[in-house]
Amino acid sequence: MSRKKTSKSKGASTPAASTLPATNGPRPARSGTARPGPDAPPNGPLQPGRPSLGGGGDFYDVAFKVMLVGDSGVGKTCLLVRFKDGAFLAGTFISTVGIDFRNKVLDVDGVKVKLQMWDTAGQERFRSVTHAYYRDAHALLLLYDVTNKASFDNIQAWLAEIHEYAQHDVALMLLGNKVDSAHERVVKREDGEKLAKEYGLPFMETSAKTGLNVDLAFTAIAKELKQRSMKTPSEPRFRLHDYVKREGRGASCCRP
Ligand SMILES: Nc1nc2c(ncn2[C@@H]2O[C@H](COP(=O)(O)OP(=O)(O)OP(=O)(O)O)[C@@H](O)[C@H]2O)c(=O)[nH]1
Ligand SMILES: [Mg+2]
Repeated sequence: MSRKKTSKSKGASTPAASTLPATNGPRPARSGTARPGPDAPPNGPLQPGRPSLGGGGDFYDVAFKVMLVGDSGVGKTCLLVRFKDGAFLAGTFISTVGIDFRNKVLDVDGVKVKLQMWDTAGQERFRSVTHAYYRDAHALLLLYDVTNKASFDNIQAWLAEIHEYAQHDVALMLLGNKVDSAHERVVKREDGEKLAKEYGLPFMETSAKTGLNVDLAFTAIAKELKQRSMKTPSEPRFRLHDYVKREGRGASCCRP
């Protein structure tokens, strides 16, 4: 297996028309993310074992694309920043424009797994931009906000969209974010669990603010994708559902 290098570049696409109902009003745009930069990765699949990006960075063995989707304001960018940089973006909410990406290389059982993580705009007006990226995603993290009922109610519409645009075997996980906001919670954990069970999805509650279950969500996806691409006959099958159930922490526990 060859060693590759990652880029730390960022990219984006132009806004376009939408297909799903908006759940949040217009917001200020995150500057500098509206058009693809010179280092933007191609909108094609990252083939495990093939270099896809130029530039310096960490070595890796296999690479996968992971997309974060869900309504505007549910915390996709914050979750990504928490995972990538270990920080929380508090203060003014700056809505993502089009699409943005970040890379991180994880060590999964001795294998360097590069996750190229696509942070999509939840706003309705960018929806057709993100449609173009679904096809190449190996995994999708579908988020709702436990303090926003509409974002939970929209999960079924998101699943319909995923069904229409993503690969049929895409790895998918449902995340209920912002569980640190206990007083504002309007979506019970059991409701998330019930919906996840209905659709056969692994489920966790997370907090980009405290870091609860954030690393776990990305690590679980990395393990699943690595297993799918490199499984040897002797290796026991990795079960994403079981892993997430076993390792996930409850919202009452505020340790990252
Ligand atoms: N309390 C709390 N606030 C959060 C959490 N995650 C995000 N937020 C806040 O929620 C707001 C929206 O977060 P973003 O990450 O920008 O939301 P987004 O899903 O990327 O939104 P779009 O880019 O418009 O799709 C910001 O004000 C964040 O500070 C969390 O886990 N807990
Ligand atoms: Mg965002």
